Amino acid sequence: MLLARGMLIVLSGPSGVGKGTVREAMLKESINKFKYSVSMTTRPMRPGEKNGVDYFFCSKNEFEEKIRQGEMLEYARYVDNYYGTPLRYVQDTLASGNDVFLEIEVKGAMQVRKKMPDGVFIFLTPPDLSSLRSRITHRGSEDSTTIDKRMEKARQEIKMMSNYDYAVVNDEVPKAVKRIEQIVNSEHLRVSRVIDSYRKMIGDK
Ligand SMILES: Nc1nc2c(ncn2[C@@H]2O[C@H](COP(=O)(O)OP(=O)(O)O)[C@@H](O)[C@H]2O)c(=O)[nH]1
Ligand SMILES: Nc1ncnc2c1ncn2[C@@H]1O[C@H](COP(=O)(O)OP(=O)(O)O)[C@@H](O)[C@H]1O
Repeated sequence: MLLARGMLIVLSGPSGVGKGTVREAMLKESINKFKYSVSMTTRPMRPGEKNGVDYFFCSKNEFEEKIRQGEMLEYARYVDNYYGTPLRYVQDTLASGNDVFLEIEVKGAMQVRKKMPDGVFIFLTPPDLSSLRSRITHRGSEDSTTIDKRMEKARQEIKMMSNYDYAVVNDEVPKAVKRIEQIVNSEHLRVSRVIDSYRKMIGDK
């Protein structure tokens, strides 16, 4: 059996574009078995969210302590709160041969890109900005000032798309899921990923 290291998949995109929705659909439906890395955040819990499932919710002090201890793969401040990826889970899961799925904003994704350049970086885009605003508004989790802040942030984030490997339009969730699956499947076949498994067999050092 070929025991390969797992692949890191990073999904970013503006607030409200549908990252959470697409991620959930992928984890449920995909034939690829991803392990979702649960992030840590200082933002308040939304109704229906669960600690340890949607996020690890913590205080600002606790978060800053994790940063000091070097326990975060990356972190960023986003609209007045900290968000970050615990390092240990990502390391252990990749080492056990499973793919890891991160859903994070752009500044964090760029930190990951520096540390783990062989990850696959995917940017999820809205069909246009007005559908983005209506998705955030319909979700109903933010007041109008926060929505304005998130729309401004979205414009800045979309500018960062050029730092990603792939852009996927989330016009309809099942289509976006399919596009991401195609990307992941092709990335698994990159010779640079496969070749290590063959080196021993062919006696190449
Ligand atoms: N850098 C970084 N960003 C994160 C992390 N977890 C979530 N985010 C991003 O933080 C932003 C705000 O997340 P959230 O408050 O849950 O709002 P929502 O994604 O718009 O529903 C989104 O762009 C998330 O993708 C993380 O661990 N690190
Ligand atoms: N393709 C889509 N078409 C229409 N609405 C969508 C689509 N994808 C997601 N949504 C809706 O948009 C809102 C924001 O989605 P969410 O997954 O919370 O976004 P994000 O995690 O990027 O902030 C939710 O109400 C969700 O049901």
